[in-house]
Amino acid sequence: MTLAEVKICGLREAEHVAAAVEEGARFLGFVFFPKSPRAVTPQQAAHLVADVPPGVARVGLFVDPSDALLSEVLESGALDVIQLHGHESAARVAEVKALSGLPVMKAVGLSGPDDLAQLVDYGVVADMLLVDAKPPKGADLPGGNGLAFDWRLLVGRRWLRPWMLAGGLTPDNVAEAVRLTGAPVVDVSSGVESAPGVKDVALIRAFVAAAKG
Ligand SMILES: O=C(O)c1ccccc1N[C@@H]1O[C@H](COP(=O)(O)O)[C@@H](O)[C@H]1O
Repeated sequence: MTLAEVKICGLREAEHVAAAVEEGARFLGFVFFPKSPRAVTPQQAAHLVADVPPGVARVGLFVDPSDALLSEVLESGALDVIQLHGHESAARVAEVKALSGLPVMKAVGLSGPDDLAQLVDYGVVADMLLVDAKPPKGADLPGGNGLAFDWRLLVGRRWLRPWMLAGGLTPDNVAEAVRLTGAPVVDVSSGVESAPGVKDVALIRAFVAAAKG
């Protein structure tokens, strides 16, 4: 029985894309945020996804992107889904959907029960929701920090849209996170790295195996 489907985010090397696909990841994430150690150019992403088989969704991660950046990346035709991981309003989510013609997944950072309402609000416009830990004040990145939140916040919750769990997941804790939250999909970046921005094949394989049970 599959516990949860997997998204591996922040891919920059062909061998890591291949390992994720081989293990059965259903979503591959490419970061278009220059401040991230995982950032790729549109050209690099197009090259990386060239051999990705149908059925594996190619997700572009953006943080408060300009229309110009979105258009530049979309031109390569390398994406199936857009992930918005910044302070995008619900109206901006709707705009990005219209501009791209692609499904949009909106990330929401949680640190306590008060943050849950955002999942209801964004559920009206976004096609998918991504539930992450709220980044600490002053953090350089709004995600990809390897930080978990209290998963008990999600127990018994239902959302209007399909959703993914992210934030500090690792091969060691992902099965417990899925058991507790019932997350249908789990998303990992730093938990499958040997150093910031450096993915590790063995960790990717261990993570997917643990998430899929
Ligand atoms: O991975 C990044 O560099 C990144 C940059 C800016 C916004 C989000 C980013 N990653 C996303 O953050 C979460 C959690 O990551 P982690 O597993 O805790 O490292 C995940 O959704 C990534 O897609």
